Amino acid sequence: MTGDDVTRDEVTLTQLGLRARDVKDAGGSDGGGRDPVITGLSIDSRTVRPGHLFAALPGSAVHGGEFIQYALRMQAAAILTDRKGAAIAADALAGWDGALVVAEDPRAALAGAASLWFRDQPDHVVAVTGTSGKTSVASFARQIWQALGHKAISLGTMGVEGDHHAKLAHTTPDPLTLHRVLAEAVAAGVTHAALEASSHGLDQRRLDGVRMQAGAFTNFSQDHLDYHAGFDEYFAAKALLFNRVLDDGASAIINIDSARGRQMADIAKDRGLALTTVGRGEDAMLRILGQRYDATGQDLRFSIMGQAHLVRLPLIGGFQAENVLAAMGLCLASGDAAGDILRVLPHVTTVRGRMQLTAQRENGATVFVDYAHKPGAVTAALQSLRPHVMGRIVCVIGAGGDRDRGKRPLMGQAARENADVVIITDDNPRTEDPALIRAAVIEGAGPEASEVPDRAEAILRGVDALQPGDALLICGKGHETGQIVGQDVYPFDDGEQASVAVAALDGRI
Ligand SMILES: CC(=O)N[C@H]1[C@@H](OP(=O)(O)OP(=O)(O)OC[C@H]2O[C@@H](n3ccc(=O)[nH]c3=O)[C@H](O)[C@@H]2O)O[C@H](CO)[C@@H](O)[C@@H]1O[C@H](C)C(=O)N[C@@H](C)C(=O)N[C@H](CCC(=O)O)C(=O)O
Ligand SMILES: Nc1ncnc2c1ncn2[C@@H]1O[C@H](COP(=O)(O)OP(=O)(O)OP(=O)(O)O)[C@@H](O)[C@H]1O
Ligand SMILES: N[C@H](CCC[C@H](N)C(=O)O)C(=O)O
Repeated sequence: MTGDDVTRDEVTLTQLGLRARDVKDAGGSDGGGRDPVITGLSIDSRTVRPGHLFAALPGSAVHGGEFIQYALRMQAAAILTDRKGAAIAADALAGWDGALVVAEDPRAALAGAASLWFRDQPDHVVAVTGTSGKTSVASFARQIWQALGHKAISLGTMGVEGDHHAKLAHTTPDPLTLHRVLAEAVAAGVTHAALEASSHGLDQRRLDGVRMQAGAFTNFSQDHLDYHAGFDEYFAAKALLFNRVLDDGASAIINIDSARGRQMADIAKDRGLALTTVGRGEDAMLRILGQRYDATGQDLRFSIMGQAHLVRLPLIGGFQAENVLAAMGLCLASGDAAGDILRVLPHVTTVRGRMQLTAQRENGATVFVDYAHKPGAVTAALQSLRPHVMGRIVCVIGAGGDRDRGKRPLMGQAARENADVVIITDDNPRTEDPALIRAAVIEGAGPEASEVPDRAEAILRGVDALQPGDALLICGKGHETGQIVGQDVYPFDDGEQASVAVAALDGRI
């Protein structure tokens, strides 16, 4: 991850908002006042080139300070780290005549430097956080903007989509990648960007330095407790969007249907942000009044500041109305008129792998692919599918390895409570024993659930079980096109497997 693919004329350390300090006491050389020209930014010693600034960050596995010696060998011009990093590299730094920047919070300093290095950001940037719905809200906001004639991107789990495209390794990329991509989007003419703000990204200050007009909060339930110490810490990370990252005077669009939502609204109010509330209750400014479901979508009645409207949405799932209204709030905050947004709203389309109808059997039964991979999402997905379906719901589900273990039985339980037939299979086992992951899911799913380790076979069994009027929901992998087993990624696409299964069973292949 480097910033060296952008040519910068004579940018010096101070122009990146950084000052070299006399850090003898931190174990470094006397670099006070040095202001070298910086030729690129790097957060990984393996990508350092001569003249780079190397940010040696405290990591979860290792401190980046361990790699300062390699960055110096590659002739880095400056090192940004904290006291611990400088102490770790004290020997390597002794006698070095480059510039050492010791920051209280090097991640924040790096994000600031990245924003100054890459400079350009779209005029209208908004972000969305919450346990579920980030990708959907960001996509809907981008779709609305594009339909209104703006050049727009959404950026998150699906990469960068819209009027500029890029692959991303993270939902919220590190600041160098993020600022680079935003600058590239501007170069492609993009004026509007909707970003997903993951709790890891907020906690690690990956979004700092992005100028944002508005932020949205969708909902809160269990996830990522392998990373955050508990629910409160997880919530506090999400709250950083509103109490730190958003610009002063920005707008906050907050779903207040839950206690956590109301808590977030209070945080936004305390910060002095312009608050728009979303929800089903009387006090919501963007309020869901009623929904009527059928096989292909829903009719949504809602109000904007008390004025009622009716819109047809080709979207499966009651929660998608909440996501659409959150997106609408973001578009209003970025300057579009309600009347214009209302005109284009019926054109929003399903987000890939989110309650997506991917196949249909000859007997009319349907197959949906969804990205529910946490208990709250599994419950929401299954419950919200129910009113669209006449018959039974069959659910194929597993859980990912090397992630929050506590959520596995809860996901199984959510499937047992909300589906009629449950088939437990593998998701992305990663480096864990898949049998143990399935056992944990089965703990919650109960003895009636069947276990089919091979995901393709599980999908085939699910499709085979479908009678007229039934629906199959394949949970967990959504848009993903690979299955991670150990360190390897095998091609795998739930939608494709479903189509193959339908074709095989209905005698078309
Ligand atoms: C737990 C976590 O978020 N870790 C992220 C973090 O890594 P880290 O700082 O802990 O890395 P580390 O391995 O301890 O290394 C410390 C430092 O040494 C550097 N290093 C390391 C090796 C070397 O040879 N040279 C070197 O300079 C590293 O670049 C790093 O700066 O910073 C790295 C650089 O930005 C990320 O790649 C890495 O993401 C890991 C791979 C990850 O899996 N993250 C996931 C959990 C994540 O961020 N997910 C969220 C949420 C998704 C969702 O909502 O579902 C996301 O936004 O994607
Ligand atoms: N508003 C919502 N309320 C409850 N569940 C939702 C909501 N929106 C989406 N979901 C569920 O969460 C799944 C993931 O949706 P989406 O990708 O939009 O969320 P996300 O926050 O980006 O997820 P992740 O952090 O896992 O990438 C969906 O497939 C659906 O099952
Ligand atoms: N961004 C999420 C995606 C999970 C997707 C699911 N298929 C799994 O592997 O658990 C994570 O990395 O935790």
